[in-house]
Amino acid sequence: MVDHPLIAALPAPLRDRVTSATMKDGRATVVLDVAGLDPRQREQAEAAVTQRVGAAAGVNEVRVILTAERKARRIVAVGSGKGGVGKSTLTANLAVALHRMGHKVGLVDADIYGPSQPTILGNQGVRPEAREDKLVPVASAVGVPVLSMGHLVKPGQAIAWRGPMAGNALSQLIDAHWGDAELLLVDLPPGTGDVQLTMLQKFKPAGAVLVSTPQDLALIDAARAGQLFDQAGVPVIGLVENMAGYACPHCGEISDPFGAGGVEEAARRLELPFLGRIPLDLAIRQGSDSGQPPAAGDGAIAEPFRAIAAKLAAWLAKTS
Ligand SMILES: Nc1ncnc2c1ncn2[C@@H]1O[C@H](COP(=O)(O)OP(=O)(O)OP(=O)(O)O)[C@@H](O)[C@H]1O
Repeated sequence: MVDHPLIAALPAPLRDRVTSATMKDGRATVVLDVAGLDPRQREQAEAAVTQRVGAAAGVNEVRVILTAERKARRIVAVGSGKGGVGKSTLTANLAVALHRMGHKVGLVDADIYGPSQPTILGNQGVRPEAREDKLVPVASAVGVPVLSMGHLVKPGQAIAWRGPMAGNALSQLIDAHWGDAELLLVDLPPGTGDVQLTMLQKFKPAGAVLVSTPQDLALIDAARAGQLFDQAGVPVIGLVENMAGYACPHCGEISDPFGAGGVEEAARRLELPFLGRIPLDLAIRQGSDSGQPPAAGDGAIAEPFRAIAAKLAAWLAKTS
C-alpha cells in the first residue's frame, strides 16, 4: 500500500487502490488500480481522486493513470446427466466453500428451466440492476454474487424457452458485470441439450465437474454428459457422488438408499478423477431450502464440500 500525504484525504477503499503517488512542480500523478470496477465505477474513482488530490496543499494539476491487472476470469461448469441429483446444491456449496477459502467467485444459474440458486442462496425476489446494457449480479448473505433466470422472472412463472432464446438468456447471465470475480461456477441445466452446447461452445469453460447419485441410471446419464464435454474439448475435472450413505437421524446407522461407491467405480472405468462424496443428509436439504447452504457453516456437513472445493482449486491452480 502507498502512504503519501497527497492521498491522505481519499476514502480507504480508494486509497488501497493507489499503486503510486508522486508530486513534481505542483503536478500530482496518481496511479490507480481499477481492476474489477465497471466503467461507471472507474469514472467515479477517477473523479474522486482528481477532486480530493486536487484540493491538497500545493497541487495545481492532477494526473490520474488507471491500470487494471486483473487475471483472466475462468469458468467451471457443473453438469449432470439428469435432474434432481443435487447439481445445484453442489454448485452453490462449492462456490461458498471457495469464497471462504479466499477465492473471488461468482455463480451463474444456467438452469434456466428450473432455476433454484435464488432459493439456495436466499436472495429470491431480488431483481438485478442493469448497467450499460449488462446485468449486475445479485449479492447474497454468504458472500457469493449470483445471477439466475430466477431473478428475472416471477417465482413460479413457467419458462418455455426455445433453443436460441435460451442460449441468449444464458449469455446475458455470463456476460455480466462480474467485477473482480476470477472464477464463475456455472450450474448447468441437467442433460445434454442445446443450452449446454451453446454454453460450452460460446464460453469455453476451463473445465467441468460432473455430479451423479450412485444409482445406475444416473451414472449412465453422467457418462453421456461426460461425452458432451469431451466433444466440446472441455476437460472433465472430475466426478462427484451425491446422496451416498444415509445416516439415520434416530439411530445413526448408515444405509445406502441409492447404493454407494458407484460413482468412484465409474470414474475409474472412465479414467476420470473422483473428487469426493457428499452424504444424503436432511441438513443439506433443509439448508438449501432456507437459503443457508451448509458450506457456509462450520458443522461437519460443510467438510465434504470444502474437500471437493480444495481439489477444484488445486486443479485450477495447476492449469492456470
Ligand atoms: N446430499 C443431499 N442430501 C440431502 N438432500 C439433498 C442432497 N443433495 C441435494 N439434495 C436435495 O435434493 C433436491 C434436488 O437437489 P438439486 O436441486 O440440487 O438437484 P439438481 O440436480 O440441481 O436438480 P435440477 O437439475 O432438477 O434442478 C433438493 O431438494 C436438494 O435440497
